[in-house]
Amino acid sequence: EEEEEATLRELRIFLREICAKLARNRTFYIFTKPVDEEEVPDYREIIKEPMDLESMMTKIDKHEYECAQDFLHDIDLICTNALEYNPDRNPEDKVIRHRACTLRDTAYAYIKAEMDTDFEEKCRGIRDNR
Ligand SMILES: CC(=O)c1csc(NC(=O)C2C[NH2+]C2)n1
Repeated sequence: EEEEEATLRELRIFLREICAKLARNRTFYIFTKPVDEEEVPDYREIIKEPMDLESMMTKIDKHEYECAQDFLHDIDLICTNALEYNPDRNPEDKVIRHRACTLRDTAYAYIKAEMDTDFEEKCRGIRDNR
């Protein structure tokens, strides 16, 4: 109903700010846009469900997140994709894995610090009853 729509509007505003803040951090630059197939031709042979921060911003605007947990699920996907595509001991892979883990931990920390648990519970109720 209308109160639920007001709650989801507030969630979208909150998630946009979190997403923008992550995308502004140069450490996470590699995760801000979809991997270019021309530059990395084998990427989509290995990673079946690509995800990135720009795509997440679009999902927010298309009302595809109904609670912070759903948003964090896509953050986790960005992270696990990077760990899977960059498994080797060489320094380049290690740096990308470290950045992926830092993205995940930073996103969880921002949401824990800035999101009211009652608000998230209300959002979960809306999601679970739809
Ligand atoms: C987004 C992402 O995880 C990504 C983009 S390029 C890349 N890895 C490399 O280009 C090489 C380092 N070993 C392969 N990882």
